[in-house]
Amino acid sequence: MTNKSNSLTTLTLGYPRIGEKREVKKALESYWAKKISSDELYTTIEDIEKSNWQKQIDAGIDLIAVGDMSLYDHILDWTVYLGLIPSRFKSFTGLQQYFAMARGADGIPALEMTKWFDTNYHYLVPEIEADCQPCNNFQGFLNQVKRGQNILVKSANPIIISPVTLVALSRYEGSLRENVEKLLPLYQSLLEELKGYGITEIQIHEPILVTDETAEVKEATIKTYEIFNQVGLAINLVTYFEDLGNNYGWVINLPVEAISLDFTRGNNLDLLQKYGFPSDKRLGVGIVDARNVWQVNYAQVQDVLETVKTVTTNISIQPSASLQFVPLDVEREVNLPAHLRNILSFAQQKLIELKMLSTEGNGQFWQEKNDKWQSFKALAPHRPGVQEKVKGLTVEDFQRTLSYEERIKQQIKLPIFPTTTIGSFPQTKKLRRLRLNYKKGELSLQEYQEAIDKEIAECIKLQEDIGLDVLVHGEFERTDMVEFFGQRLSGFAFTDSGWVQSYGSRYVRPPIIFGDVERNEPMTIREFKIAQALTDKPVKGMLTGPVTMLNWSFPRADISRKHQAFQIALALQAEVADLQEAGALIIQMDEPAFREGLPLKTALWADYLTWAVDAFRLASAIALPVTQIHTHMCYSEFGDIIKDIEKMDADVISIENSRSNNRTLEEVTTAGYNHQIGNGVYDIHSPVVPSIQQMVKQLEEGIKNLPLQQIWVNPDCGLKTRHWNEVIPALTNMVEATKIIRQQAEK
Ligand code: MET
Ligand SMILES: [Zn+2]
Repeated sequence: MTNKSNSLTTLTLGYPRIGEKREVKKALESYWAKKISSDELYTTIEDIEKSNWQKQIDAGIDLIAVGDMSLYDHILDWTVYLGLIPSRFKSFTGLQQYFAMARGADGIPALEMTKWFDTNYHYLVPEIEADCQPCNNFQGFLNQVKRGQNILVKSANPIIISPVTLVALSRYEGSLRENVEKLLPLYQSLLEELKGYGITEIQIHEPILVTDETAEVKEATIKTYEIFNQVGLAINLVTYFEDLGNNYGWVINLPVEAISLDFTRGNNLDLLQKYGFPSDKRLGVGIVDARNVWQVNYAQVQDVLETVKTVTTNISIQPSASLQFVPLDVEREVNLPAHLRNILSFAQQKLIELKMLSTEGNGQFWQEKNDKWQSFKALAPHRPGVQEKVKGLTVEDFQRTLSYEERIKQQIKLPIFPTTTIGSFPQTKKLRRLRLNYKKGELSLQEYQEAIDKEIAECIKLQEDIGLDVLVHGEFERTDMVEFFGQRLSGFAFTDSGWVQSYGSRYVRPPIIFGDVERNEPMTIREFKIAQALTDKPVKGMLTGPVTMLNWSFPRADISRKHQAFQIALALQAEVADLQEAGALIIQMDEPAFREGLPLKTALWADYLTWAVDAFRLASAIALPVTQIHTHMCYSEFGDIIKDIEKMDADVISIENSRSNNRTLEEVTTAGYNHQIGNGVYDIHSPVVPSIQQMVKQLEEGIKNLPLQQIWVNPDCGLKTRHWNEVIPALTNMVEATKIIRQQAEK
């Protein structure tokens, strides 16, 4: 499809929905605090929606996504549009119900939250109860479409989350097909309604098709599009985040007008060349990377487009997915060095790139971009020796000198069920103010450090009083576990306003890895020494692992993620060596994002796991046999990757275990994990102080299948989001519970 000016159609799949100044977060928080009305909340949302559309109009986009705004989460929106309300929320109505599902209320737990495919965005998992009667509750969506049509007229391109993807991501009983079929009449009526509005085309988001193929999904999908086709509304079937894999052959023959594929990840280009593409359909070419912050590499993109055109010329140019995964506008990053800023592309810049790619004759535009890449390359990414070091690594670099069985004999002797914490202690208002004052230059470095040291001293004293066995310094000098290290390494950049939504009202500013990573100076030694000097108990050295550093950043695009992880690992290795030198007998390297990095297709897991495990080993293998290496993985399920976790060869791993009711521990033990395990006995995400009995029970359950010598006792994550008046009684109870368990064990 070509439009009047003989250019390719451009299309968007969603725009960032948080507002330029994080207006949605602020409005939500004010609404929850009962400071603004629901009308004011909606006004905020609609203003942002309007300004997002205006930006896309100004950029000249032909088909503009409508329906991407959300108060909290788009999957929750569709759950509510379809009336899929679990019974525990039925006593609520309207917004109260919506937020109860999102955040819980009156002791009623919220819907579970989980990662949206392999992004760092989290959605709320719908629960479709067996006797659930779905019902049409589309008004909110239809109003969005009407507002869109008023402004965008023919360009309005409503986004619909497919029933197949929605059900596949839900918790449900019975078969996928049954559940999808329950929803089809509702969708059908929605499509009829949209047709009546005079909508040109809709986009149906079907990302489930990029995961491992199953007969169930295939069957439900074919059925769904058969029904949708009867409505006679043009459909663009949209997939993203990976290629269609074995689904390609049948998906391209579904009765739809257009199919959108991601050409920035996976092998859709190969599939296209191998199996062709039907001439009666438009191919949506997702070529502008919606998941990373780099400008289009024109030569590369041209290559892809040329290849695509040898198969079909009926194409549209679009981002690879919704732009919600990148920040809004790079122009605001005045504090980034110009040579870096010049080659970054956030949502606003990506719109321009789309337009430029869709028309011919923009040679000068791309020449200028190319020049900027060149001057960046000349200035920034390369640090002498770093890439060479990675290339020169040998097997020994990944290997501790002694086996686990041999080295634990040399490691620190502790009572059975050693008690410890995961690292951070409460980050109080006072502490945040302190950091801000320092950042603004109102405090000297010395004054700042003195204040931090006072916090460390109090924290050590407190842990001794409570009777913990292995202490931590408290991480008071750290804002965030990735940012803190990134700021002390070369190759990481930080934005001022580069927020992206993590979930609901929580946004994060991922660092950007732009060049070779190297440690400039020791990062944690000063605080470790201060803490260790104050106590005879062992203090843990605390680091963030290489895989987590990488997975929570925007990676660079010119070298592999594996090599980036190895570079970070080498930087951490130097820190491990220094901590050891400074007297640390225990070093913890946190990897909460380790599992998150798993590819969407299981066939690709082995590759990721191999280098991710290697990166951890590379960072930690320098540890002497006497040094005990810990790792920490919260909110992870391990069943399917336990063998790989074992290969990380940490001496102790601490896991979440309280929310999953010992399931995580069970998984780990049934798999025969024989190193030590930190049993996360209480949920730090809850303000509730766990009782002694509760934790005794947790521990008793937990040790049924496990030798006592293997178990540590700790909370399930860091305590930085909690208040001191929650932390002190909780840890006191934890230590008491441990004493009881020890007495039982001695009998
Ligand atoms: N050491 C870190 C902390 O205690 C680990 C957090 S894992 C998300 O905060
Ligand atoms: Zn954690």
